Amino acid sequence: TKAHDYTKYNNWATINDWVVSISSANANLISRQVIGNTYEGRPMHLLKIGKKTGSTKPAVFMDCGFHAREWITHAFCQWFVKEAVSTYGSDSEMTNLLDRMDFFVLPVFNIDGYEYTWTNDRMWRKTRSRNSGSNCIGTDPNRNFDAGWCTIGASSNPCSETYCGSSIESEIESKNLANFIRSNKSIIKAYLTVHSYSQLLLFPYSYKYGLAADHSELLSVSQGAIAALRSLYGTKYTSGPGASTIYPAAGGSDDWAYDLGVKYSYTFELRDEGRYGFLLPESQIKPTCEETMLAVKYIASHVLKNL
Ligand SMILES: NCCCCC[C@@H](C[SeH])C(=O)O
Ligand SMILES: [Zn+2]
Ligand SMILES: [Zn+2]
Ligand SMILES: [Zn+2]
Repeated sequence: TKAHDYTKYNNWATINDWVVSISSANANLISRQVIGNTYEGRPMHLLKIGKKTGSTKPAVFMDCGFHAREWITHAFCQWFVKEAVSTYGSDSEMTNLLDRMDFFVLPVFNIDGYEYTWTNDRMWRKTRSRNSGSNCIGTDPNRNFDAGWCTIGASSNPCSETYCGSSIESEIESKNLANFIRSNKSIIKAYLTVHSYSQLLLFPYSYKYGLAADHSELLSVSQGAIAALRSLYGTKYTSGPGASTIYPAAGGSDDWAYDLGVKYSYTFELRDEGRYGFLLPESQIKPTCEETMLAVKYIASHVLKNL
């Protein structure tokens, strides 16, 4: 497999090797587990990053690569892990976060789809599961969760890019993620799911226009987070509830996590605003990841202050 490079897009084989090497090389801060396999049988590796204290710590859960073509997101999760271990001990904010919390990082949620974008179709979005009775393949995993499932902004047509699936958590990938979060919901205080593109920081709800109970706090934290992001290179984000800020979309993992009780639930839409879209040049990986680090740290620090 090709050598891993944080400033390039790495294929899954390279990422998979990286998961093993970075966790082995930083056993004091990183542990690795598999939360299940994908439809095509690839292991979904989850990294847990934080100082090992022997006792359970509150945690932030972050996933990347829900949608296969959103390559900058896979790059960000790798960048986050690298930054965490390389700035622990030097960056006071990161050190404090890792001493008192854990970060669960799922670098690639939709592995089958990601592989497919490398081998066949760079613009693939969905999973690669076979739909009975149709020649069309895949479900939109971000319409597949138990949150107003398939009521709005989703399609029951397997050929649609926003196909909600044959049932709630029909995708094994969704089931694996949901099972992990359900089993750990008492410690998971924040859920961050990283997508691209549009430069948005979204929070519940997308399955309805009604405001979340924690709307004002979620809004103010999102405003602080995008201000932190903007402080580095001036990149402008917009934040707000999904339904009114981007479009109504039921079945999302963020809405589901929020209704499960994970209060700080956010969807990131990273760079850019459409010039390159999903084909963001590798030259923008570093700046995109560095600025996004500031937003993630802002949210995590707020969570820590409000435990
Ligand atoms: N849970 C819905 C959050 C808002 C939509 C996010 C975008 C990311 Se590509 C989508 O899933 O269409
Ligand atoms: Zn997406
Ligand atoms: Zn998107
Ligand atoms: Zn850095």
